Amino acid sequence: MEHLYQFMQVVLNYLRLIHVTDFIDIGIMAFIIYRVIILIRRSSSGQVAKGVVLILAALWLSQLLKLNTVNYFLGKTVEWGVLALVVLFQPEIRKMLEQVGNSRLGNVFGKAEAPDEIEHAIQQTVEAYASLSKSKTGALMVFERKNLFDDSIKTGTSLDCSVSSELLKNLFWNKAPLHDGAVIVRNGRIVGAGCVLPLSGNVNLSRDLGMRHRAGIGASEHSDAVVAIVSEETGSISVAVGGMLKRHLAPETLERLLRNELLPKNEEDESQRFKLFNLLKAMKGGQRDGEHKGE
Ligand SMILES: Nc1ncnc2c1ncn2[C@@H]1O[C@H](COP(=O)(O)OP(=O)(O)OP(=O)(O)O)[C@@H](O)[C@H]1O
Repeated sequence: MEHLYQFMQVVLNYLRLIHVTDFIDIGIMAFIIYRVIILIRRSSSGQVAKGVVLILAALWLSQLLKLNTVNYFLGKTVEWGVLALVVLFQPEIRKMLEQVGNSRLGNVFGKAEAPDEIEHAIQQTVEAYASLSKSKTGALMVFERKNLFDDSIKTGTSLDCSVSSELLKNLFWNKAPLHDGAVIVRNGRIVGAGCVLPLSGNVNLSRDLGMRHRAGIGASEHSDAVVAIVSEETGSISVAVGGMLKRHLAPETLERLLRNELLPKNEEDESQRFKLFNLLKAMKGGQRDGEHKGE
């Protein structure tokens, strides 16, 4: 009993040491670590991050094992490495500082979503796709969700404009300079055009699917994005989600699908969507030829 009392006393003494500034301190550190993780996830700096972790681990180990020369060498590497990292990641650091400057307090820890803008983007996309499908004009659009396509945007032209049917028709017109590649939409706004996407690694895809569809499926395999495609050959509209392709969609079905995927109504809908997604994945596993069936 006395031990318990002493223990409680120690805990209480510690609690008395905690001040409001400690919470602010922890909050700021959590924010910095969060932004660094996001930065690493968005860019291709994962390998560099692994290298840094390895060097730090080696430094700690050399100190533990008293390998003085190795420790000295690694210590100097870390000292100069900090400078090298700042130079190496100058564009990313600049972008992060810009984002911190631009973000509103409420959006700091989450992605700012603009349902009205997304709704508008869906309407305009459906209108454009109906017309592009009729004229058999190829189109490829990526609607980002949690995973960002910053690396793909770097391969094309970065933009910041709202989605309009006329603009999409112009972008995908086969004589327009940006018609090759994908248009990327983030939070209902076009953030890139003429972007190169990762191709699908699925060797069982139907042979009648061209590179546009393979890129669309690839993007959906590598991320949680929703990809809408118009075939240049047939004018057929398709949507890829999680590596699954739904083909031969009518504009109304496209609209319903985009709404379901991009505008989740409430948590119940979310869980339904998750169940449907898992079901589709299970079906995909069961399909022997890997063909992505349409509706
Ligand atoms: N990796 C990629 N990322 C983005 N877009 C791509 C990629 N590869 C190809 N494309 C797009 O696909 C177009 C060429 O594809 P392809 O010639 O196979 O089209 P297609 O025969 O009309 O096929 P589809 O029926 O899939 O439209 C390119 O003009 C380009 O716009």
